[in-house]
Parts: sequence; C-alpha cells; structure tokens
Amino acid sequence: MAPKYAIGVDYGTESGRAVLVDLTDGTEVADHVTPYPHNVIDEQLPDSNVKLEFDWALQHPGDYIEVLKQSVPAVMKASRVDPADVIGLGIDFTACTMLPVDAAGTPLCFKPELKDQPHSWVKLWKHHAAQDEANLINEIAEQRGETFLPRYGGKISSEWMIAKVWQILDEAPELYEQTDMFLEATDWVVFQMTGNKVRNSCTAGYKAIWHKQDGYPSREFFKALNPQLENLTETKLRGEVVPLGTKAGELTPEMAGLMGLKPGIAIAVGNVDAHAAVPGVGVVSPGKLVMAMGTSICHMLLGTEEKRVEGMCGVVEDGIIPGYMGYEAGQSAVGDIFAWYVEQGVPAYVKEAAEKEGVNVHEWLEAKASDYQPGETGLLALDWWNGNRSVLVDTDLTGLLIGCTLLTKPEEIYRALLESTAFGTRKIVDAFQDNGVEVHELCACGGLPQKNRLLMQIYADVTNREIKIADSKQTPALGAAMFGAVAAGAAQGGYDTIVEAAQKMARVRKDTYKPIPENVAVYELLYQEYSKLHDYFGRGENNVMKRLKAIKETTA
Ligand SMILES: Nc1ncnc2c1ncn2[C@@H]1O[C@H](COP(=O)(O)OP(=O)(O)O)[C@@H](O)[C@H]1O
Ligand SMILES: O=C(CO)[C@H](O)[C@H](O)COP(=O)(O)O
Repeated sequence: MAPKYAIGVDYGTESGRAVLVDLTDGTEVADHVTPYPHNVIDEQLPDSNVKLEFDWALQHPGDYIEVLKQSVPAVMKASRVDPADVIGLGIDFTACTMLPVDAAGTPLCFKPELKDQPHSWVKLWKHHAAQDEANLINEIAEQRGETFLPRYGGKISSEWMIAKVWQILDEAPELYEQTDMFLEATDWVVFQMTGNKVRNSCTAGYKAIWHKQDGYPSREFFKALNPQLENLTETKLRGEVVPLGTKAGELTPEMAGLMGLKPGIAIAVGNVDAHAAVPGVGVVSPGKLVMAMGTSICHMLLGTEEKRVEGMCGVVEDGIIPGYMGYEAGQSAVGDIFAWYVEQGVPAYVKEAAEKEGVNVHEWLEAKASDYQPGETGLLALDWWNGNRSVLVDTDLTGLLIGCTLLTKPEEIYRALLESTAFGTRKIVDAFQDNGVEVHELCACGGLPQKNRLLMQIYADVTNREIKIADSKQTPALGAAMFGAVAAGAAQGGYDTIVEAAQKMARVRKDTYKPIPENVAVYELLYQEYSKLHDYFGRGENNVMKRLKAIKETTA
C-alpha cells in the first residue's frame, strides 16, 4: 500500500506552520510557515484609530485561515504527495486564545459595526488585562471552598477563559449580549474546516475549568461572580466536550478547495500547542517533563494520581494522553524576554558587530556569553517580564535585574536573562517533585533548543537533569498530525491510539545535554539567591512591582 500522510498545523504566537508527515515513521516531508499578517495586535486595532490599553493582546481570526490557505497548499506542492494519500489533519493552538462568535459562528470582529470594539477581537493567550477578574474569581472561589481550585494550583489565571469572558461582560456588556458563543480559537478553526462546533477536552479542561466527571463549576459559583454569568456554561460555553483524538468531522469541499486537499478527510478536534508536543516528542508515560520552549515555556508532565501542586496551571484527566493525569505549568515569557532585550536593550555596537560577523544579535550575544562561567557576571534576574505563570500565578509581577555595575556588558545581561528563565523552570520542577509528581528527565522541543546551545546547557546545569531534545523542528505540529492520524483511524492507514502513533512516529536526538557538576554547584548557590528574591517580591513581602504598575496606570 502507498504510504499515507497526515498534516499537522501548529498555530503559534506570531505565525502558523503546516507539516506534512509520513505516517509510517513520522518523517516530516515538507513544512511551511505563514507569519500572521496582523501579528499580535497590542497597540491599535487594524484599520482603525482605536488604541488598546496596557496589557491587551489580540489577534485577527482571518490570519488563521490564511495559514490554511498558504501553508497547506505549500507543503502539498513541495512534497508532491498525492492529495488522495493525505488521510487526516490535526491542529494545535496557543491557549486560551478565545473569541466571541454569532449564531453562524462568525467572529464578532468581522462585523463592520463591531470592528472598532476591542472586545470583539480574538483575545490571545497573553492578553493579561483580565487580572482584576481573575483576582475576584480566586477570591470568591476560595471563600466558597470550590473544589476545583486545587486542580489549578490554587489560582485561576487571567490568561484563561472565564476571566476573559468576565472582562468582556464587565467592559462591553452589549457585546457580551450579542455573543452567541465564546470559542477557543482552536475549536473555531476546526469549525471552519468541518462546519462542526466541537469543544476539545484539553482546552476545556485546562483553560475553562471543565472536569471529566464534574463538568464546569456550578451555576451558583458563576452567579456569585456576577448574576449575568449564572447560565454561562449552558449558553455561551455550551457544546459537547470531546476527548483528544476524536474526529471532529470531515473537511468540507469549500475548505478542501482552498487548502488543496481532498474533501472528506478526517479532521481531529483542536488541541493546545504544548499538549500536542508531548506525543510529538514521544512521551507517553510519567516522569518525563516536556518543555515546549518558544516565546514562553509550557511544562507538561504525566502522572497517575491527581496531586496538588502549588501554582501549576492545571491537572486534567486524559488532558494530554488518555489514561493519565496531564499536568501543565509554565512561564509566560522566555524567548520573549530575550527578544525584548535584543530589540530594546542592546547598544548599537552589538548590532553592528553581529551584522559584520554575519550572525543575528541572539547568536552574537550567546557566543560572547558562553565565555563566562556560572556566577562570573555577578548578575541575577527575575524572569517576570510578562508576569509569573507558575508557581505564583500573578501577571502583575514584573522583571528585575540585580548586580549591575559600570562594567556590566550586554552579553552578561543576556546570560543573566537566560539563567533567570532556567531558575523559573527549576521552581516548577521543584514544585512537582516536592508534591509527589516525579520528574526524572527533561525533554525539550520548540524553537529555542534549536537556536541556543548555551541556554540548554544552563537548563541542564540549573535543574541538574539530563535534557533530551526532540528530533523534530516542529514538534507540536508533528503531535497534531499524529492526532489527525488517530482521527482517521487504522482502517484508513492511520492509528487507533495516540500511544501507537507516538511510538511509530516520534524521535529524540542522540545527543543530549548533561549537567556539568562544577556548574551545578555554583547554580545551586545562585538559585538560593533567586529563591529569596522570588519570595520577597512575589509573595507579598515587598509589593513594589504592583505599586509601580498602579502608579503607571493612574498616570498613563
Ligand atoms: N538564538 C536565540 N536564542 C534565544 N532565543 C531566541 C533566539 N532566536 C530567537 N529567539 C527567541 O525565540 C522565540 C521564538 O520561538 P519559536 O519557538 O520559534 O516561536 P513560538 O513560541 O511562537 O512557537 C522568540 O521569542 C525569540 O526571541
Ligand atoms: O498557554 C499556552 C498553552 O497552554 C500557550 O499556548 C503558550 O504559552 C504559547 O505558546 P508559544 O510560546 O509556543 O507561542
């Protein structure tokens, strides 16, 4: 029989990419990236004078369709694979990236009369302007002794569905009324391809407080937030929630025409980028922490029991791999911090030198920073440039760099920023380990492990654990393709379970990053200092970051 193929489409923060995968062994035959034409909308609405407030991050839903229109035909063309041999397609997405739609499923921002209303647009995962609502959700849930709270590390994040929905109700009540449903963007794109509105258990579980046995929180809880939210889950969040790997439907003839595929192929229910990466890197059993390392890091882990872990993003039964508890934690900015420094903090001579040497600024700084030993810069940083997702769960926290002198060099600051993110990951590893969820080894995927060797060695040294690296450059997309193959099923040339698909299709590289004992010892000392700063600024002893933010908001 001719080999069969599936396509995985990975929707990242700034771009979407499609990968065409051979189902016999996971070979990535072709890939193509489409940058989102509108990128992240965080200053002004498109074709409008409307300026956005601080902490907003929106997207244009049309950009997601553009990825299907450009990247899918591009991989078909490059591979010369016969469309008849493509049996399934899966997608993964950033989350919670959500949007309000009308009864026909049309995004409200597509309506001319609503396009100038910021709340009609897609709220990207890193939209952090619903922190007030998140704080109240946590306060009220705690007062009421809601049993869901421990499943989310004790705090519901402002990045998630309920805080974002409530912000819309608070700030744009008419738009809330006009909304027929709030959908995760991943479910909306699947709806575009199949005509079926199906909610996936992964985003519902991690981002919308849905539980396999208990469903959503009670009407009483929502009423306590705001009486207008009492019926939220039966109305604007209604819809069947189905497990990962389920076939959401078949590709419609119209979309097949746009994408260069055959109508009727199996489309898997939506998934989250980091979660799809777990089978993508071949992890289908406990003890192996998968780090999806890009603009942010998501830390994914399987376990057999539901444990309480401070500040984790969530534990969801079957949330990653069926049969296991799926744990998620994360850091809201990692690559984004390095990007900030490269774009905003580096002197002109660095940019000129990098250009002269034919490397990018990251590469130039990495090479220079590699000449330093751990501790030699005298610097230490807190990695909260975009708030803290785990373990403090507080988007109002901000960055900190300590130890600068008149002799401090850009590469030293760059190294301190790399180290700060490794310390943030160590906090997460320790939180799991200390609460009985074992972490034996780390598996890294995403853009960063391909780009920065120094960063990966620092992570091995700071966590004192070996790090395996995914062989795929597009691990979430590979995982999404696996789910596409499962949606198609073995009878069509796919797989019946995600475990089988991962065993056949995933690979890690032979070379790994191993901790260097001398570095581990110094980083242990630095980590103790990091921990003191972490608790001092992050646990209420000195709320200077919040006070500065409050002053900024009143004077802006
Ligand atoms: N050489 C480098 N070292 C460290 N970070 C880098 C380097 N090159 C790019 N980055 C960062 O990588 C991030 C993009 O990661 P990537 O995995 O490609 O994207 P995404 O998170 O959107 O999927 C950006 O935040 C960028 O600043
Ligand atoms: O919270 C998430 C998953 O649960 C986001 O999707 C993620 O943090 C964004 O990913 P990336 O940095 O790869 O764009």
